[in-house]
Amino acid sequence: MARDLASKTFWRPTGAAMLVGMAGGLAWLLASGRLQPGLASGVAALAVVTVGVFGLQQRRALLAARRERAEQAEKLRALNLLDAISNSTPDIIFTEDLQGRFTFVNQATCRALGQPAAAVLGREAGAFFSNPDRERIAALNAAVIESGGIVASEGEMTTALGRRWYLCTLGPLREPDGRLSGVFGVVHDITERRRQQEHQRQWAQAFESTRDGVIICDARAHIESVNRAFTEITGYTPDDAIGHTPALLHSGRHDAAFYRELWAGVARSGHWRGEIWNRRKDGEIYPEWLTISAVRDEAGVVTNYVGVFTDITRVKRDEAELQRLANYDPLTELPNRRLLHTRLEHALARAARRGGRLALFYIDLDGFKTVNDSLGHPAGDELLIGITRRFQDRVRAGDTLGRPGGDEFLVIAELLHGPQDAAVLAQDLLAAVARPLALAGGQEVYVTASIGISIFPDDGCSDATAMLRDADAALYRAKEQGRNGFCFFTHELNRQAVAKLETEVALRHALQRGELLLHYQPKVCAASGRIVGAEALLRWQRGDELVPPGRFIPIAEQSSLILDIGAWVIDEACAQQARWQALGLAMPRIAVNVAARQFAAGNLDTVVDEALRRHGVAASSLELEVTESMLVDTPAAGIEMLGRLKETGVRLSLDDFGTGYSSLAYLRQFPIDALKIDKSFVDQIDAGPEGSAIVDAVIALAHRLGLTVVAEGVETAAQQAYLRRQGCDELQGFHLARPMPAHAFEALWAGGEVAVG
Ligand SMILES: Nc1nc2c(ncn2[C@@H]2O[C@H](COP(=O)(O)O[C@H]3[C@@H](O)[C@H](n4cnc5c(=O)[nH]c(N)nc54)O[C@@H]3COP(=O)(O)O)[C@@H](O)[C@H]2O)c(=O)[nH]1
Repeated sequence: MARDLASKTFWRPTGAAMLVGMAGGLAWLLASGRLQPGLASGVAALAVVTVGVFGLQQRRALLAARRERAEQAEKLRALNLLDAISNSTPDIIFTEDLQGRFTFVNQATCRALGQPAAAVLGREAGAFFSNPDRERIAALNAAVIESGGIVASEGEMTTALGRRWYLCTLGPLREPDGRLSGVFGVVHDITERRRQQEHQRQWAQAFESTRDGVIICDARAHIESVNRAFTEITGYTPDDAIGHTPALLHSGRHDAAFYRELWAGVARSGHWRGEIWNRRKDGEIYPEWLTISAVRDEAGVVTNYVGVFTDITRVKRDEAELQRLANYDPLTELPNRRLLHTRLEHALARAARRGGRLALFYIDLDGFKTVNDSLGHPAGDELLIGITRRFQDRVRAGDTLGRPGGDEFLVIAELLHGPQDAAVLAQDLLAAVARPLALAGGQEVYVTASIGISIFPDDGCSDATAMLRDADAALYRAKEQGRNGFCFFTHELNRQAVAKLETEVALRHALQRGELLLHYQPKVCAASGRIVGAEALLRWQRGDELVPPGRFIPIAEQSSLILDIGAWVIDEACAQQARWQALGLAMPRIAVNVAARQFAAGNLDTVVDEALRRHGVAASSLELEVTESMLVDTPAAGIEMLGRLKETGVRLSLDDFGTGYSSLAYLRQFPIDALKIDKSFVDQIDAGPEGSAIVDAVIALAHRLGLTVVAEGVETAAQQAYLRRQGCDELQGFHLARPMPAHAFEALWAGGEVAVG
């Protein structure tokens, strides 16, 4: 350009030079003001000034415009930047005017309001919310406007995104002169954080409030924290425990191998669970149920171990108590039936392994019921405890003494030398029982025992149930043999035991199926030969076989079955009497046999009374035959029952007289009508005067007591003649007539009398 000016008389800046000049500023203006040769210097100067002034103004305007454009561009850039920033944040950012109308919203705001910016701008923020959120927003705005400062608040609000937690920070917007022009807001969604905080709070609460003890250890198993329950259970405070390893609690009850296995389990599967004995701070050892879990980070590296445990002292105690109740007899504290069974099984297995010999003693006290009934249950209990102590003194340490129930005891004993050991111990046990026992009340009681013995392997049974069954069968035999003795099991006993069981089952069905029936045997007036009555004798029609009572009554007598059968007999006898009466057969009386258990049950009078009423027969036409043995054990109770029966009006006779241990002193007190001379005495009549002596005495005694005397089992004419001569009142026996069915009896009855020799 300098070259251009020097070479030309007049220079006009070209468009390009002008732009350059404009860019050059004042330097350009001076450079363009050179004089031109053909013009007065003043004009030239003016022109230069004019041009110069014009150029200056233009230049200023240009500069201002340029600055404004730059500022606009800067503002735009800043706005774009702000826009980009505000839209890239998940935070809600907005501004409002003083009326609460949105003047700016970012995209997060639009998302939260569920509306595009165009629908939001210019509208009041409160319009997008309902109460109480709307009131909260208004209150926040008001607080900012009032305070002119920043207001922050956390709270839950419902937006288009649902019910969420927000941290709202609102502040004032000011004009350059400081005037408040609006409010800006930055709202951060803290829902996730709150959730985590809540989660942590809940965990912390659970950690502290759980009744389980919790220990958190670092990766080296050093305790980092413990909860309150830990302190309550162990007695160690956090200060006592933190920094130590859980070995602090070791009880000494587990060996090193136990702990090695425990940690190996944790390493293997990430956890270990089990029962462990630990020691409290006060030294007490207690059981706990412990779960240890390894906590790993994302890389799988163990960062912590968490131990959670429950003090199971009480559970253990309760368990032990339950075990005791389930396995021990509370009165004697001896093993009960259940535990005895288990012990017997174990003992059998041991004996089988070692080739040893084992004896099972089934002991039943004779006469215990008498003590119980006469002196009361406390006395019975005392007797059982006393006998227990005596047995305990005699049973070896390795053997088992137990009480399966009632007045029964069991002893499981190893026989070191052979079956003879069992006999020695049985005698020892019998002797222990037989000694008089003084009760606290001052009474002295005498009881004996019967013992059944089965021996393994000699008796051939190899399981506990069979061995118990065999010992029971032997016990039954011991009782049959007269009590206060013992009996070994034999295979014959076994066969009988099985048959007995089968019969009992079949007998129950027999009653239900109507297989029982009565036969009748006449009782005849010795003098006239007239039939004066009949004895009803039970029979069981088992298929084709007519089973005599001797084969099933004893079995029925061992259970309550005899009560049902006995009641049926009484009922059927009354029913038959009614049928005969209806036929016009005036049968003076029918006698029925009463079983001991039936007599002892205590309601025989009611059973009789009901049967009489049911069939409308006179009490005097029914006779009950009781035996002496029923009255021996408890004479007082027997006399009382006889009295009640007598009150019903039935006739009573004492059967099998002379065979039992009856006391003649009592005989006077029994309200009976007749005595029956047992067949065994009648049999001896044929043996001459010595043999008939008892028969003579009984007849005389009965008559002195004003009783009718009946001879049973009369099988010969000689017996019949003798008895008649001696003044015996009534006769019964095969010589006169055998027991027969009711219809046969009717035919005999129609004849009026049987042959009297
Ligand atoms: N509790 C109940 N016991 C009953 C009942 N029915 C019978 N019994 C008792 O069963 C035992 C056996 O009775 P059974 O086989 O019927 O024998 C009776 C007669 O048949 C038999 N008897 C009669 N005369 C003679 C004879 O000359 N010779 C001979 N060998 N036996 C004869 O005696 C039995 C009757 O005896 P008893 O009762 O003592 O009068 C027996 O003990 C019955 O008591 C019942 O319903 N309930």
